[in-house]
Amino acid sequence: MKKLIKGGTIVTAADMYQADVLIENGIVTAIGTAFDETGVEVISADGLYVFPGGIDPHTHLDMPFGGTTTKDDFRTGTKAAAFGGTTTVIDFCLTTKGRPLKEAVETWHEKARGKASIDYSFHLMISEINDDVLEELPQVIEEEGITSLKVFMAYKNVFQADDSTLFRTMVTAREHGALVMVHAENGDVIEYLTNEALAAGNTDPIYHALTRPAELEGEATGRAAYLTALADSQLYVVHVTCAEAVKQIAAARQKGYRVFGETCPQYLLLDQSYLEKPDFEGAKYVWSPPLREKWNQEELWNALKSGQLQTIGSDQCSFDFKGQKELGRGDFSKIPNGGPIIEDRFSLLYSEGVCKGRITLNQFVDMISTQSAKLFGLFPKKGTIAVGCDADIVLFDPKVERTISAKTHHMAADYNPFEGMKVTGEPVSVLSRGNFVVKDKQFVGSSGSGQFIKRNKFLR
Ligand SMILES: NC(=O)NCCC(=O)O
Ligand SMILES: [Zn+2]
Ligand SMILES: [Zn+2]
Repeated sequence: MKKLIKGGTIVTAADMYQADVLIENGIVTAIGTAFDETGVEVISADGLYVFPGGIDPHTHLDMPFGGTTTKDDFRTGTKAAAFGGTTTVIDFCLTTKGRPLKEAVETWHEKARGKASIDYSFHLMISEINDDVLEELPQVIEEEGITSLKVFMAYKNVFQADDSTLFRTMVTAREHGALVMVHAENGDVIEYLTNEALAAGNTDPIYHALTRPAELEGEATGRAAYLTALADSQLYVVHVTCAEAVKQIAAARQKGYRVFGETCPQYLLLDQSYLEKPDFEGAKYVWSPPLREKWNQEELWNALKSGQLQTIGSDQCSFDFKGQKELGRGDFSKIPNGGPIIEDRFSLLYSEGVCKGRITLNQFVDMISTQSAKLFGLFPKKGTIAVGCDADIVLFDPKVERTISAKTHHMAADYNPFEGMKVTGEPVSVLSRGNFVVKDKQFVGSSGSGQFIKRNKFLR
């Protein structure tokens, strides 16, 4: 049956206007007014914004990490994402040295299949470059539509790749139309500082931040940018946290390098002092790179506003406080890194960004959806509302107020890092390819209805 979203205000990265949206077979087929409503399901959007569905370019669902596995999997994670206004996630597929890439991709398909209630895609982690990888990689990019490759410059002896691997990934990405993503921190120096701190008996969560100073993020970001230029490739820096890294990205872009950056709500809104909370509560705020001194937040907002940073990812990587974060009691280096953010990414950016006058409504849509669609080969199928697009749509009440809490969130993790924070604005209903996933704040989707999306190559 056709659906008509009627009476709302459509907001895209470029426009804002009152019109109705006609949906047929999961696709937007017309935008206008005075449609014939015979045989059409009419959905009232009076007083609501009609946004393109959020695209979260950075999630870790069902991921083994830090001696445990993330609490949210594709079932709970995508359901929570939908409640929060996100209709597509791009998750990181981990690979194992010496094993075929396709085996890793199949493992990730198995994790998502039958569980995801919204659409999804994968980035592929590159941990080594050898003849086997070079033979397989073009097929993964072209046949699987996995057009972004992730290299970790940190997590020594776990995920970290060396500069040779990074550079050869960049060259391969240029040849085959992929976007290289980096976690930019100097893992070798972090290892040294961590060992020093632990040897001195400094084991509390705050030492996680103190052993990963901003200089090490700035240095790795600059190094990755220079290598990108040398390889004539393209780079996306994930979870940018600080002025040092922003400076490197802005300088690279000024030189005309193809360098892009993402930040996350936690870096815009929380700071290093949270790691000093008593009773080991600081462990809830352990991310890598770490939360920074508060003054960095304004630098990040300014970088978003001025276009030096393009996207907002959640870096969803959730662990319970009880039993998981607690693995690091007595040794901060054993605290699993990450937190539950997938559900609140959209509302936090709207409330703290738009409502507080830091960004415009169009910029909000650009950062939460459109830019990720463009950079990761989903546009114009996703990332906007126009004739021919997937009907991934969020009906958003801009006035309602609510308080974030683990008691009411839909993520599986037992805490919320934004507990008690009041936000303005909330998704009321969310459609994925024309089907309700959330209707009047109730989940009506089904696990397994989300589709794997093959993505286009990076457009230079
Ligand atoms: N960011 C973080 O602390 N956890 C997830 C893994 C990563 O993105 O580095
Ligand atoms: Zn990372
Ligand atoms: Zn991450």
